[in-house]
Amino acid sequence: MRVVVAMSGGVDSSAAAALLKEQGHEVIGITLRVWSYEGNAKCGSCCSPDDIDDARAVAQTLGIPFYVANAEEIFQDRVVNPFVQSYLGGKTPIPCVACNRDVKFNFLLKRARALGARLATGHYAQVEEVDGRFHLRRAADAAKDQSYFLFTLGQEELRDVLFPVGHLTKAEVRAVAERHQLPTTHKPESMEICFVPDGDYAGFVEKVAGPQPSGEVVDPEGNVLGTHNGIHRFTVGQRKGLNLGGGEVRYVQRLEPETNRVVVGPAEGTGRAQFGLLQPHWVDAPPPPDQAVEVRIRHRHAGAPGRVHISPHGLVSVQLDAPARAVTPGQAAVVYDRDRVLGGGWIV
Ligand SMILES: Nc1ncnc2c1ncn2[C@@H]1O[C@H](COP(=O)(O)OP(=O)(O)OP(=O)(O)O)[C@@H](O)[C@H]1O
Repeated sequence: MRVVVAMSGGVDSSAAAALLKEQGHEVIGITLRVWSYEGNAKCGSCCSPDDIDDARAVAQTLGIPFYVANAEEIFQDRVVNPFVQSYLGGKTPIPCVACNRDVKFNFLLKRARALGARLATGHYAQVEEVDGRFHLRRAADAAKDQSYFLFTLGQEELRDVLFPVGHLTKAEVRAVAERHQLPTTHKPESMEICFVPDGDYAGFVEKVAGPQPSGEVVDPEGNVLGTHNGIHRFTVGQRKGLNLGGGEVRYVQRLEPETNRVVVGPAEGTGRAQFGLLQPHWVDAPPPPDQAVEVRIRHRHAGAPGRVHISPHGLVSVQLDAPARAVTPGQAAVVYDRDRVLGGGWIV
């Protein structure tokens, strides 16, 4: 079969291309140029000029055709702008989900289909066909699992999507790259959001949206405890950077964009057992109300038992068995049945 491999210049998608080639498929490498990097910014996963060169070198080693597609406009529109707006609105965004949904598994998938091909990525996740329906599953390597970032995929996408490294450990992936002598074999992991390689999200927001107004830091009763220099600098559960001097340890409980206030208090106040899900999406069908599920409220969350409730008007909420710490608006809540992703939505 013909397969387009989304090549980031990292080792995972390099190995994905190598595996598909080994299996005898007709492999085409495509790198998306999503962002113009200033100066010598190093970026591990979303394609600085260095990464594009790495992807090209891998394609050359494997002897597969290679193309660079310009996706800067859609990336700006669907990923970067909403990221900034989300921070300004007192939320903590997770742009990789939007990038997967709108850029990789929409923009790029359409191009792959136009070439009569399926689309493969180096994501650590698994797709399984069961009775004609497609299940999205966690990766075999729990430490690398990226299924959380893929909950917006549906049947329409999954039938044409391959995750060739999803059943492997990272060590096995590097061994595949080594076997093919790929130039990316020893490339380090990227940890940060790709368009903010230095991890300074607040600085990025200010660069795009300008300086942000200062406001009050208050306790849950509304008593003013101090001032802050922009709510985009805070997230629920945050303890550091509150500048409140000594005294009891306080955590951000919530952000109030309407009043530009940061509400702080004891850790218990960051916990919630019940929350709404915005733009809910189901990989196949939503879980019935009596089904016990596991809900991950952020990427590095182990998951908490709970249930999904859907009102007669279609409003979706999650009820956890016990309150979870730092339930953060803007992050995704992803619903699992054991290792199967059922779907999810944005925490409100
Ligand atoms: N700029 C890009 N162009 C094409 N595909 C990309 C690009 N960025 C990421 N991808 C695809 O999305 C997958 C997951 O991206 P992520 O940023 O999580 O990279 P990763 O886990 O570090 O993988 P890799 O080692 O391949 O970079 C990549 O394996 C690759 O298939």
